[in-house]
Formats: sequence, C-alpha cells, structure tokens
Amino acid sequence: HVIAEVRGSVNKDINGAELLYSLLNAPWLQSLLKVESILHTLINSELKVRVHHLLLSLQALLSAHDTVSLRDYEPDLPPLPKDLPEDEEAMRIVCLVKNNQPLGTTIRRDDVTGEIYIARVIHGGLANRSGLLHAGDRLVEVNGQPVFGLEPEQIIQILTHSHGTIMFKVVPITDRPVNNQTMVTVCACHGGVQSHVDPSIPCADAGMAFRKGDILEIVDQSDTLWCLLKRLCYDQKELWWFQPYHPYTCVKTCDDLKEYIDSAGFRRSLRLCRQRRGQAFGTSQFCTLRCPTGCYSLLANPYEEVVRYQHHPEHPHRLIALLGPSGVGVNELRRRLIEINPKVYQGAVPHTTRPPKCHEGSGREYHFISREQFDTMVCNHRWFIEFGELRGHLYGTSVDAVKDVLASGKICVIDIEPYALESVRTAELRAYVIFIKPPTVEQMKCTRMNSHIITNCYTSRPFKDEDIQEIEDAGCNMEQHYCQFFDHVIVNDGLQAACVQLLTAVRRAQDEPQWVPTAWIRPTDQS
Ligand SMILES: Nc1ncnc2c1ncn2[C@@H]1O[C@H](COP(=O)(O)OP(=O)(O)OP(=O)(O)O)[C@@H](O)[C@H]1O
Repeated sequence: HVIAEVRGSVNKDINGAELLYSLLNAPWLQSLLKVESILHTLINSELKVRVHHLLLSLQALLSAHDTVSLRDYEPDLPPLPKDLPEDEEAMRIVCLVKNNQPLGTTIRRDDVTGEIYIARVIHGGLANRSGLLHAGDRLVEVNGQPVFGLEPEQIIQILTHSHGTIMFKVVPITDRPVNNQTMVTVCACHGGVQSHVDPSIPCADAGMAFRKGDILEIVDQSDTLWCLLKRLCYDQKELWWFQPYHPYTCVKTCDDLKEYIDSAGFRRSLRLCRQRRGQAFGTSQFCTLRCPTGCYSLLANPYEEVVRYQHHPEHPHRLIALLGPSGVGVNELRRRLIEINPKVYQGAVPHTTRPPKCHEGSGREYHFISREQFDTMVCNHRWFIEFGELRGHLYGTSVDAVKDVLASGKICVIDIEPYALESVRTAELRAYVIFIKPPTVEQMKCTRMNSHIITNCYTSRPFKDEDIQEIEDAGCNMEQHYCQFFDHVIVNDGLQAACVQLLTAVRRAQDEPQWVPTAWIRPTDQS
C-alpha cells in the first residue's frame, strides 16, 4: 500500500518521490526486510548476533553515504570561548588537492581596503565540489604566503603554479546567500556569449554558448554585469555547467520585432483576414492595443523567469495554440485533431461584423455582432487575441470565446500569429504553444504534390515551388525570432505522423509538468 502511494506521488511529480519509490522497490531493501523478519524468529542464536553486526556495518555505510551527499563533512568543533576579544576573527584552513584541474574560483581585491576576496565559485569546479570555499570568503594566505596587497593576477599565478595540495587560510563570509533556485528561459540573445572575445567576462574558460529557449538556473546574480547560470538540457536533466551571462548584450529592441512582423507575411487562409489587418489597423496601432508599453515587452526581456508547473486536473485545461508559417498545415492539423474527438477538442468561435449566411447560427460558426459592439469590445479591453478586417467586415477571436470552451471542460485549440503570443501566454489561458515547422524544401515538394494551397483570392491551386520556398523562409524566420516561446515543435512532413505527434503533445501539455512563466503561478501587479 505504501509503495502504491509513493508511486502515485511520482506521477504527481512530487519532489523526492521518485527516489523514495526506487529505494522502497530496491531488491536489497526487500532482502533486508526478509532478513529482519527471519531474525525475529531466531532467539539468541549466534547467527542473530552476526547478522546484527552486519546490519550495523550497513547502517554505518548508509550514514556515510548520506553525509557525503549532503556535503556535511565539516568537523563538529567545540563552541568558541565566550571571552574572546571582539576583534578576533575566526579563520578557516582549507586544503585542496589539485589534480591538473582548475580550482574554479575567481579573485577580487577590495579597492578601498586592499583585502583579497573570493569573487565567484564556479559550479562543478574543484572549490565548489569541496564545499569549503565560498564567494565572499576573505583570503588571508595561500600556501603560507600572505596575499594582502597582492594583485589578483599575482594570486592567480600562485594558484596556477601550485601542484598537489594547496593550503588556503580564509576568513569565512558570515552570511552565505541561499540558493533559491530561480529558473529562467533565455528569451532574446544573439547567439550566446562570445566568452573568448568579450574582455569583460570574469572567467573566460567558464563561458558556454546557449540558445534562445534554453532553460537556465540562476546560481549567482550578485555581480552587476554578469550572473552565473547553469543549464538544463532539453530532457530536463541537470548538467553542472556554468554560464557567465551578459544581460546587456541580449536585450532585443522593439523596432527589430516590428520589422519582422511586417516582413513575415500573413496566413493565406483569410480565416481571420490576416492579410488585410496591417492595412486596416496599421501595425503600430495593433501593437499598442495589446501591449500597455507599446511594444512586445515579453520579447524585449533578455530572459523570463520560469517554474515547473503541473496542470491541476480540476482546473480548466491549458489552451493549445498552434503557430506556423502560412501554408504549412496549421489548420489542417487543427481540423484533424478536433475531428478525432470533438467532445474533447474544440476551436474558439470567432466574432464578426458581417451578416450571417442562411445556414449559419449565432454562436456556432460566428458570434455575429455590430461594428459598434466590436469596437466597444476592443476599446473596453475585452481583448481579442487576434482581429482584422476583410472586405469591410471585422473578424476576431476573443479571449472570452477561448474561456467559454475551457469552461465547458474541453481543450481549446486555436491557431495564432506570433504577435498574438502575448495575448495567450497569460496566467488565465496558460497557452501551450506548438510550433508547426515545415520540413525541408525537398520533403515538402514531395508531400505536397497532391495538396492545394489557398491563395489570397480565395481560390485553391496546387503548391508552386515559390510557395514552398516562402513557407520554408517564413518558418525559419519565425523559429529564429520566437523559438523561446515554443513548448513543442512538430515537423509537418507526413500528415498522419504529424497528427499523431500533435495528439501526444496536447495530452502531454495537460498531463505532464512543464516549464511556465513564474508570473502565471505568482501573478504580479502587471500580469
Ligand atoms: N503534411 C502535409 N502533407 C500534405 N499536405 C499537407 C500537409 N499539411 C498540410 N497540407 C495541405 O496543405 C494545404 C495548406 O494547409 P493549411 O490550410 O492547413 O495551411 P495553414 O498553415 O493553415 O495556412 P493558411 O492559414 O494560410 O491556410 C492544405 O491543402 C492541407 O491539406
């Protein structure tokens, strides 16, 4: 029963549950339990005494293991005598054995006092693994040589030329910062840090390239120019790497983004009249309507704080937002997914100002409203996720339409353009963004041989080579600019396979823990 309960906790991704589960299931534990029950049956036998000794040794071994894993191997010292003079300083002598590996610390000198301090302890380095040296410790001696007054470079020389055991005499920092595990997703950067060409980097060897969308843990943010990060790779296993990171090189301006929006092109389907949107509203007005700051604030951030989030089964489902270049097959995949099980998956009903056709019902194909009502909705900030104008009529998908589907207990699946990311990546909708990526041009030519593309003039015709190239280019552009917001990527090569992948991803979005912006879980005043 206990094992079954722990197994349940594993599924809920409760911290440590997996470890506990594997421990309880371990064959050696099962054997020990058996031994224990046999022991109860043996009274005062010699075998019982021997087994008892054996178990004690095993207990000692486990306790040693725990101590090492907690790095709790500093000696228990007697308390300091009470009558110590006030200016007496507690010193620590630390001996590290250096085996051709860097120590993994940087040194700084206080310009006012001339004292030497350990500036950073690099994650995974010798000093860090020892657990005995910390950023902020004051260095007094290295190998018996006082360091006061020396230049940091001179101390680095001493360390570089030392082999075997190095002895440090340090005054330990009193308040060690607590690592509260802040995780971030890199949002905007231009290809990572050029550690070997940037002279301001504190420790060039520690530089590591990273990409937009990488999940990093902030380890130390105490420096004004740099922070120390470690990276989680895509399978979410921790790699004990480290990353000096220059925030200023990574900020992306809004102008860059507007330029991209104009050049990216719009979806051909005309479903939401995206082609005309630019002419009808103007890109800048459109942007202002959505972003209080008048720009894509999310995209301008160098990074976004994220947490691991498990969707609660009793909460509304996460919105599924499909994104991809026009013509790649976003709507085809969305349609097929809904067709698989319309009781589970549903699109949002759009609003329009055009009159209904005879077969159309209000609230079914569209919510039919007047232009005044439409304008009021926009002005009253009942924001549309997207809206646009076609042949004198307004069309749009509202946040409320999405919420209606979610409130009915279904999974809402919509397709969006990149500019709508900000409207769906909210605490309310918690969109899971899936990028539908074009395969290579050759593969697309092959798979789209018998398919038809919808053109600007409502007509459909076979794909031309130019269409395929355009889809490929738009896909690359979209990925380059927005990949940090993709929760999942599906290459739409074979339709069948892509559809299966979509189904799996949609289930995973609801059932498995995901990285989401911290603001969704701990909303701030602005969000
Ligand atoms: N993997 C695929 N193999 C073959 N044909 C495909 C594939 N994916 C989509 N198609 C076809 O390509 C055409 C365009 O797809 P779809 O209308 O879904 O594109 P879209 O990305 O929604 O763009 P738009 O909104 O501009 O129409 C459709 O005829 C669709 O059936």
